[in-house]
Amino acid sequence: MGKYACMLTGPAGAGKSTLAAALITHAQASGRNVHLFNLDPAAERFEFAPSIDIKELISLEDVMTEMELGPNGGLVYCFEYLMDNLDWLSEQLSEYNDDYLIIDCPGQIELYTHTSLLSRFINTLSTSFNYRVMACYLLESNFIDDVNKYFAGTLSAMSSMVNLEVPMINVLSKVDLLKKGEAGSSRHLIARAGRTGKDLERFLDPDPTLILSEANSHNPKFYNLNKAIVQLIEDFSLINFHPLDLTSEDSVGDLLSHIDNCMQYGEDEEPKEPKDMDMGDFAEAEE
Ligand SMILES: Nc1nc2c(ncn2[C@@H]2O[C@H](COP(=O)(O)OP(=O)(O)OP(=O)(O)O)[C@@H](O)[C@H]2O)c(=O)[nH]1
Ligand SMILES: [Mg+2]
Repeated sequence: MGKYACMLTGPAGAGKSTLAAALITHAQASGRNVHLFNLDPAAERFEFAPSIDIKELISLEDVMTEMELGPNGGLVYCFEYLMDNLDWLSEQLSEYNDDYLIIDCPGQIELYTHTSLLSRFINTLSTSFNYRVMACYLLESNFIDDVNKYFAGTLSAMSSMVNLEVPMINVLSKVDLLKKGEAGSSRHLIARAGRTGKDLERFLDPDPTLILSEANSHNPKFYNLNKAIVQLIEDFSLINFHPLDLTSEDSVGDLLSHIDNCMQYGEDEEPKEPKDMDMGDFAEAEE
């Protein structure tokens, strides 16, 4: 079996740690060996005890106290320290050679958009440790509440895709809140586009004309900017969102299948040779 790593990325509070626990529960229920790697040096509590934890190497709290750094400078220090201590990483990873890692990342958006820290880490995982790596970029469902937030969220997702240089699935998290109508003042972007919550799917793979007309009615002064952003979203045809409803086991399973496909999970498994099958298998096949 190959080695697989799924990075859970996205802004603070997007639901990365909650999703990590849901994916692991789901995978373990189907008998898979999936482990949590906590890459957030500030994480405080876990639903699942991580198998690998950056806090055993360095914690943000200690760095901030000892180095007198703020939270962002401290995080940069922690990642640089990790990259200077690859022996530690190697030792930790060696215990899970044939396993599938879910890597829960910190929520500082700078990590994904304008520093090379996470891309260096990913590069090390894939080139030095031979992992197949992909990332999920989570955005909360209230990002489709308002066209300005939608632009900001979509641009941050694009920026991460370009910066991290790995296959990426954009996930719209906390869709259960949309269903309850709690994701902010409303679903007015969907409603004004003549849609209902039921055909949310169409919005997740957005129609540029409708988004542009919505943006122009919000910000008529920025007509050219709106047009340029919508054009960018259209050209970047990879931007669509996978809805995630953690209250539904099917939704978690569906996302896990997408993640598996993205990394071609299982492709390295040896096909079962007829001699490996016992007579019972043949009897079943003949029934
Ligand atoms: N309703 C709802 N709440 C959720 C969902 N996922 C996460 N939450 C809540 O959102 C809050 C933040 O969730 P976390 O999983 O800690 O988010 P995170 O992205 O790991 O946050 P950071 O580690 O701070 O970046 C918590 O209060 C969760 O209970 C979801 O699918 N639906
Ligand atoms: Mg978290």
